Amino acid sequence: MRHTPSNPVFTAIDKSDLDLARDLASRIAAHTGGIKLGKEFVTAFGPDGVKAVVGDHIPLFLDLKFHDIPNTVAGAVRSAAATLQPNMLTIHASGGPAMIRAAADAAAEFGENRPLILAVTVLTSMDEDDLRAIGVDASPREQVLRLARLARDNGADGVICSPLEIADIRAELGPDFKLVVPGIRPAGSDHGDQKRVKTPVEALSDGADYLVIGRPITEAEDPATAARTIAESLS
Ligand SMILES: O=C(O)c1cc(=O)[nH]c(=O)n1[C@@H]1O[C@H](COP(=O)(O)O)[C@@H](O)[C@H]1O
Repeated sequence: MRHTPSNPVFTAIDKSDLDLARDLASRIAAHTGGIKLGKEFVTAFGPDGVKAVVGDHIPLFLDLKFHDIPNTVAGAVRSAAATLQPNMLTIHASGGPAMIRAAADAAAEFGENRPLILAVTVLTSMDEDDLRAIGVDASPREQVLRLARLARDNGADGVICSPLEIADIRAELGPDFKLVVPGIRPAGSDHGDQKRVKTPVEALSDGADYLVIGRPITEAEDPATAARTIAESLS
């Protein structure tokens, strides 16, 4: 695994232009803890594109949100860990106990180079109405806690959750369970499609381990300054 960053921010580079992604990464590298690459980028450019952006040293959060039968997810985790050595990768907690366990066991095969397995709970773009629309009769808070418990009980290292659920999960699942938090918006910035948001300082003081921040950095007029300003606000 790449080194563990001291800056808690992973910048999400959600781009389908390789040169732009590479340029952004080199401009912000000194001011971000790591880089998150996900479906948009990896589908376009594959593992070689990922390597072109993060090189050997930038901590990598590989966000492909695996959700499939256990055997397929275990294979995907092995392929990702062997090919790209990410610090962390994502699965959907709603894939269920056997799928979460299969992902955790596959990651464990990589010993000290294993990626952290983070389970996505309820997407930060979803609210209670969205949950109801997919047949879940619970508040986002209740559903996130249920899925976080399920993730912990089946060997995941932590969860992705919105800033509004950090304190509850931390209180219930203890200090070692990793909380990785998107839906972060510096004061005054555009919320876009995110519905459950807090500022970087609020999220860290509530107990987040890592923050995932995309557009407030990547769409800023000067991404390096935006990343540096956020990092300074947290130090
Ligand atoms: O897994 C994620 O990282 C994730 C989970 C979630 O519930 N909500 C969420 O926004 N994300 C990711 O976090 C990033 C947020 O980007 P911005 O909204 O641009 O800051 C995107 O790359 C999303 O894919």
